[in-house]
Amino acid sequence: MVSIDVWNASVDFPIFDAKTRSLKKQVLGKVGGKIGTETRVPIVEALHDITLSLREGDRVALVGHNGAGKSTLLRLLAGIYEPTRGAAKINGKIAPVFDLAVGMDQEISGLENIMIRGLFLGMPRKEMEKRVDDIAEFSELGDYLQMPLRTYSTGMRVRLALGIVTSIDPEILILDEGIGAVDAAFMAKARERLVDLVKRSGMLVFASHSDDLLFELCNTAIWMDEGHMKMQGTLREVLTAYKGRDPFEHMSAETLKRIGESV
Ligand SMILES: Nc1ncnc2c1ncn2[C@@H]1O[C@H](COP(=O)(O)OP(=O)(O)OP(=O)(O)O)[C@@H](O)[C@H]1O
Repeated sequence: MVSIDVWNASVDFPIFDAKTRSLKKQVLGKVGGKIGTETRVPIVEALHDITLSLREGDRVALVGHNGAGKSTLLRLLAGIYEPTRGAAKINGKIAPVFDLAVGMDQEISGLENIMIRGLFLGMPRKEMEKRVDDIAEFSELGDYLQMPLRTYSTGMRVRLALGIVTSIDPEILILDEGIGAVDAAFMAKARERLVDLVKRSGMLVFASHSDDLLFELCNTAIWMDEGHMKMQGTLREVLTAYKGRDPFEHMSAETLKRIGESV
């Protein structure tokens, strides 16, 4: 069984190369993080006293303003950051997808990238070999798959990366919103694969500013604010509190139908 438990965890970033006063002046009030200046080195308190328990089947959305701590929390849950205070325990293999471009090598071919990226995301080589054709078909890259990645356009890279990411079988899938930022036409095609991917994964934590995508992939949510967990509940409850209105009010009938809600 996969699980993530976090107890009273905080994550601080010491800023070694900043002049305390000017940094504080520039940043305070503009973004969500808090900067402490009691110490000689200024510290950004990106996460403060987080306690959280996630279990198999959980599909959790992270919402909140820029700088609220969503990406830092994702990295804590992925085991990439250790808590500065408190503790975190992760049971299960993590597939972290923070940026579609990360882990892709410019100098090797698309096909080779499929293998390398798949292994990096925790897939056995044999399984990845079986999925190459499916990824090639989805990405519609044809002969380009034999070419080095540096010859691809941005859109072509996204197609390949999305094809790979949606082909894996993750125990714990940690997604940052970059994945929602691909071109709309291709996203429509990728949507179904993304929904299937989430169904296959044991657990999902997804940070995004796109309500539609959140409703399609998640059922519960956490609202992050200035490094704190401000609210935890159903996705609709949390988004209503965060945005000050019911998210369903502004959704098209088509979207509501897709996410399984009636008008
Ligand atoms: N490596 C770092 N070094 C210093 N400060 C950092 C670092 N990473 C994040 N922070 C700070 O921690 C706070 C939380 O940032 P985080 O990236 O987690 O926010 P976010 O909610 O993901 O924002 P966004 O929606 O803009 O992506 C911010 O104040 C940010 O400036």
